[in-house]
Formats: sequence, C-alpha cells, structure tokens
Amino acid sequence: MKNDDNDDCIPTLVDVTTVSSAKVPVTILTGYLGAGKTTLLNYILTENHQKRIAVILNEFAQGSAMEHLLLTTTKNENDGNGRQQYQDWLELRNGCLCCSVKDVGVQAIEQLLEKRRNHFDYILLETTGVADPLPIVKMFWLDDELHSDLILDGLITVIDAHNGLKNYEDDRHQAKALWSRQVAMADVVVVNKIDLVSEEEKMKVLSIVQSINVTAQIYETTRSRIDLSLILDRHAYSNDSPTDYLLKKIEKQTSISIPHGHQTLNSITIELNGEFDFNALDQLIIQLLWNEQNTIQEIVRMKGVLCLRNESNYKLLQAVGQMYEFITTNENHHDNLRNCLVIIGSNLNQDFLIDQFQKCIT
Ligand SMILES: Nc1nc2c(ncn2[C@@H]2O[C@H](COP(=O)(O)OP(=O)(O)OP(=O)(O)O)[C@@H](O)[C@H]2O)c(=O)[nH]1
Ligand SMILES: [Zn+2]
Repeated sequence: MKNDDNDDCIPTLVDVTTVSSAKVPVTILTGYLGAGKTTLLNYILTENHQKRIAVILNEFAQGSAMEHLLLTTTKNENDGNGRQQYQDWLELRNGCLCCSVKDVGVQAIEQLLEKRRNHFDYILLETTGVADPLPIVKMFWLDDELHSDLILDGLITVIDAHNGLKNYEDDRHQAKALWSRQVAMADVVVVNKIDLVSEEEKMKVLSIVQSINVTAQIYETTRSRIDLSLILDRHAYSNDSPTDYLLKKIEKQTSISIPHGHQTLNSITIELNGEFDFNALDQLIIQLLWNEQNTIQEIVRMKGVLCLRNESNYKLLQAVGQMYEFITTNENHHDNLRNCLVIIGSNLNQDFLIDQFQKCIT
C-alpha cells in the first residue's frame, strides 16, 4: 500500500470484488476523409448503449480534432470555453468521455486511461482519415502475456459510397491504395451515404468491398446510423467468434468479377479437405507472411478455420501483417475435415497458394 504523504494512516483493505479485472475492449474506427466517422461517433454517443465509452481521437485527424470534440461535446458548448478543456478529457453525452492524443500507442493510451479507470468500460479510437490501419491493428492485437488492460474488439471502416467509388477508380490518386487497405483490414465495413448513390452505384461499391474483403460484415447506412450491436462487442479476434460464420460466409460468396487495378488488394479463399500437419503449416505461414519465398505478393490479413492432425477441435488462424496466432476453439469438427482460409493481400497467386497449403495436409 502507498503511504507517501500520511505515515500513520490506517491501511484499508481493498475489496477485490469491486476491482474490475475485465479488459476494456477497443474498437478502432477508420475510413477515408469525409466518409462519416465523426457522424458515426456522434450517433454512437447519442444512442442508448448502456456503456461508458471513452472516445480517443488521433490528434492528426484531418481538419481538426477540435472540431470533432466541439461537435460531440455538450458541456463545453455552454462554457464557450472548449479550447482550454480540450487538452484533457471532456465529458460527453451518456456518461462518455473524449480525449485527443498524438500517440495512439498502447502504452500512451493505458497511461491516459489510468486516471479515469473507473469512468468508462469501452474505448473507441478514431484514427485519421489517411491512416494505414495495419500498424494500428497490430499494436492493439496484444498477447495475453503482456497483461494489458486493453483488448482489441475489432476494426470498423466507414466508406463513402459516393466519393469512395470515385477514389477507388482514380488510379492517379494515392487514395485508392489507402482506401483499399482500410477495407482490407476491416472486420466491419459501414458503407455510408447510401442516400447519395443509385442502386447501380451501390451494387458496384458493395461488390468492390466484398472482392477486397470477403470476411468483413458489410452494412449500408445513411448518416452512419446503424444498430450498435453490429459494430461494438464484436470479439473479432477472440475464439468466441464463431468458426461457423467464416465457413458460411465463404459458402455464400459468389464469384465477383470486377476490374482489378494492379495495386488493388483482394481476397482469395481456399477450401481444402483433410488434416494439416501443424509444423508444416506453421512453417508455410511464416514463409508467406515474411515473404521468404521472394514473391511479389503481400499478405495483410489472413483468417482460417482449420483441422490439425491429432486435434479434434477446429483451430482458428488469425494473421495481421506479419503476426499470426492459432486459437483453439470449442468446436469439434466431428471428422468433417473441412478447412477454409481467407487471404487478403495484393498480387495473390491463388493456384500457388492452394498448392502450398495442400502440401501441408497429411
Ligand atoms: N448525404 C450524406 N451526407 C453525410 C452522410 N454521412 C455523413 N455525411 C456528411 O459528410 C460530411 C463528412 O462527415 P464526417 O462524419 O465529418 O466524416 P469524417 O469521416 O469524420 O471526416 P474526416 O474526419 O474529415 O476524415 C459531413 O458534412 C456529414 O454531414 C450520409 O449518409 N449522407
Ligand atoms: Zn471526422
């Protein structure tokens, strides 16, 4: 116990039942400039979500984070003095808090939250519109051994159905690569501004999103209005995300034919029968993620539901950039030895990849 300022104070016992050991979920919110991220944040803060959300804005957000805060805050509008309080936490509607940071690193955020530990139970992190989400997701996808108080819940990407398509089609523009990357990494894609597009345009944008990322859940919105249970508490990286979902999703996938620009990311799915030899599979994954075969392909995300030799339960494979893990699920495969892998990246050679994985099956 600490007794720095009062030596004769009587030590008090802390009631352990009141100290929450639950990890705080972090949902990362991304999306290209003007897609509707702030609109979504505002919507979340006004909905009845029964959560105390801490909103963390990356200070380098396009435009200014200040505007976002002034948009979302209720208290400061009355003060007419928002600029000074902006440095620290702001009280928002529904018992939520808001803060702006330069460094979105895990430690920086943990320190920031230390002071307010009992004031929130959920974190929403809005990145700048021009952020590559890959390093941010990697940062928050933490090992249990690190004993962080944070747990990555998922990545939501908001896209502008109208301008997003323009950005995607504009080859001269850097936007395309970034836009695609934000879609590729997403667990949920919110296709916003549906009110501004025709049915035909909408179908086109949906099929592009799906071709880049077959595993993401895709929702259409106007003014970013969406049932919050669809975007919060997704547990996208834990073993309670049902393997069934991935298997079904891939079954439903129809062949999509859209023109692919050369730097565009896309998804490929691999379905194989049999049991993997774990060591061979592990080696292959390392080779692929670290590009030890010197191919031009780049893998940014991989998910799989796999059967391993001598294991009766499905294994879930998750890879983000060059990091990966196998998670044991509670689901017995009952000798239905179906394996399903989704690989998201650029310049992917489907035949080559199928062949490589096939060789790891005993
Ligand atoms: N017509 C239409 N306008 C929308 C919709 N959603 C948001 N907007 C408008 O689009 C503009 C940009 O929305 P924001 O929520 O600020 O977008 P953002 O992604 O936070 O933008 P940055 O922070 O600048 O990257 C605002 O003027 C919104 O009012 C929509 O569904 N339909
Ligand atoms: Zn914004």
